Amino acid sequence: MTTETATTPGSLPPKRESAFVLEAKGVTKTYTRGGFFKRTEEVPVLHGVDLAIRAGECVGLIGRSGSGKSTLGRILLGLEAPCGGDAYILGRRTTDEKGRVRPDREQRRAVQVVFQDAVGSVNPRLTAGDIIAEPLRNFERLSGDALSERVAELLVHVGLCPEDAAKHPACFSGGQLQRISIARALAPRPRCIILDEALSSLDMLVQARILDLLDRLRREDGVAYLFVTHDLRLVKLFCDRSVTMERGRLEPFAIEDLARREAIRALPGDLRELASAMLPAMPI
Ligand SMILES: Nc1ncnc2c1ncn2[C@@H]1O[C@H](COP(=O)(O)OP(=O)(O)OP(=O)(O)O)[C@@H](O)[C@H]1O
Repeated sequence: MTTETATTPGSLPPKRESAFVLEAKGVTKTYTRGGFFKRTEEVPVLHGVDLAIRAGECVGLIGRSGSGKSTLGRILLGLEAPCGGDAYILGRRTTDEKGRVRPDREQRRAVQVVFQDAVGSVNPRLTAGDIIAEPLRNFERLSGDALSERVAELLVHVGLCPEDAAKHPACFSGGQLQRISIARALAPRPRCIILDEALSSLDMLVQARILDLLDRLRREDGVAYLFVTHDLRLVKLFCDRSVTMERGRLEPFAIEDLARREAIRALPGDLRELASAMLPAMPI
């Protein structure tokens, strides 16, 4: 779904601006494994996935390990090409006419990601300040005092202190490093953030603080989220709607149904087990 934006005489032709920040249309993905001395094997991972996320919307993506959630996330980020169908950021395809992933600068800025593995997703040689400053230099062209002030502000936003900017990753706990990754994702003022199990390593108090911050960004700036998680409580607390990934297929999932045991019994196998496992801890 697209809408034309207004233009002034003599300006460039209008860009087609989408109502959706992120969109997957009929996305399929198959990996090829093996080769050399092993027989090659085709592994179908995604089967015709449709998903569209509007500005300010938070969509929960629940599913068993290995169901294809991260693969979909990488395709939506413009890091990987789908084998079939298309992925769109800001209404524009992430791939060129030859099917190669080519997100432009605006698209790369618009969608940021926070992975579960905070330690593996930061460069150990950089300071926390450098890690957060990188997208600010690239996308916001900040430097000098303005850059240091914005880095300090982001550190405070995620519950760390400005002095932490000078420290290296080895000085932080896993949860603190995760907060640095979140600050880095927020830095370029994205339109959508993919949170891939991003809050799992945080204690409940820090989780609440980060959720509060993300919720404020959603309300004030219309930031959207794709919230990939196994934690149904977080989905219930934070998401507008949720979908499940079952062996590479997406289905809508009404989180309110978790309050009804008969609805849980009717869930597909994988999800029924997940819901039952979560249930004792669910505040329903
Ligand atoms: N680059 C790759 N090459 C081959 N197979 C891959 C590749 N990436 C993912 N897969 C396979 O695709 C399937 C889906 O993986 P994916 O990481 O998307 O699942 P997931 O739902 O995110 O799991 P988790 O919750 O454990 O992160 C798995 O069987 C995985 O082994």
